[in-house]
Amino acid sequence: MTVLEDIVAGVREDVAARQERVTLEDLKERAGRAHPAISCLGRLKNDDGVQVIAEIKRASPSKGPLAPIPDPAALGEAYESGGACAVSVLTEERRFLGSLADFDQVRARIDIPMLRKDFVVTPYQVWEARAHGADLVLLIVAALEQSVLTSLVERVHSLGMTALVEAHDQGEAQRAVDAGAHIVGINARNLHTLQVDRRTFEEVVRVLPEHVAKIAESGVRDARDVRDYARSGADAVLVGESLVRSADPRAAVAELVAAGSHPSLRSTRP
Ligand SMILES: O=C(O)c1ccccc1NCC(=O)[C@H](O)[C@H](O)COP(=O)(O)O
Repeated sequence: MTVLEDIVAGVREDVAARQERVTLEDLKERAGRAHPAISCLGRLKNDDGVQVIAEIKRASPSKGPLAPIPDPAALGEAYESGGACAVSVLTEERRFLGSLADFDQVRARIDIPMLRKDFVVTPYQVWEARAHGADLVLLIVAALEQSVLTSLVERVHSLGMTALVEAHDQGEAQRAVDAGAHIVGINARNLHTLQVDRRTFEEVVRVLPEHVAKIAESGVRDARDVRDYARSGADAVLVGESLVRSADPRAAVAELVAAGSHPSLRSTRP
């Protein structure tokens, strides 16, 4: 069993347990009362430079525990005040030690778009995302058959949210576009070895059409990595580990935002 298959198997069990407690009808009713989703494409792809999606991530399969994050809302506020374009909250419980309760705490305290970062494989999880006030939902191509991916993208968009569809190679990126994605994340972390290779972005981005927002995911350590991704055509970067490990996450985000909007990049971005 691959790491991804193992994670998804656990997620399916956890979803089944939640469905026992909260029915789909309950979720739909709660989604109807939620604040409408914020439109995200223009916020992520614009002439202001490379945007930063800042992630709340306690642990990961590749690194184990990263940071205890006792107050996710305070971290979300630090990201927002540092200039993040959006906040990603990992809600997977077993390997990333996240939760929808984390998501709720952050949602209550920030106004910028929020990404539900999980291993979404069922429409129930999409409704959950909306019921909890998500604006963006991650869908991982490698975890989904094409017909399921397409129907989940449609479900996300029909609820007013935006799908961030994640690819690891050119074939998956093409599948993301075929499924109707307007925002594609290119993840530099190989799901088999869990190693990060930042060159993945420049290889995969070539197959994406101009209108698609291109997000570079994983392994962003500092301003230099942001500048490199900018030169390769990234519209945004998604950053977890380096921010949650930082002693001053607000300043760390601000530094990445400044790097992404530096005037010297304007002439070099494709
Ligand atoms: O982070 C992992 O180890 C991981 C393992 C298996 C599947 C997904 C994984 N991470 C999810 C992510 O996409 C990252 O959290 C995100 O891109 C941020 O990465 P980083 O800045 O390197 O923490």
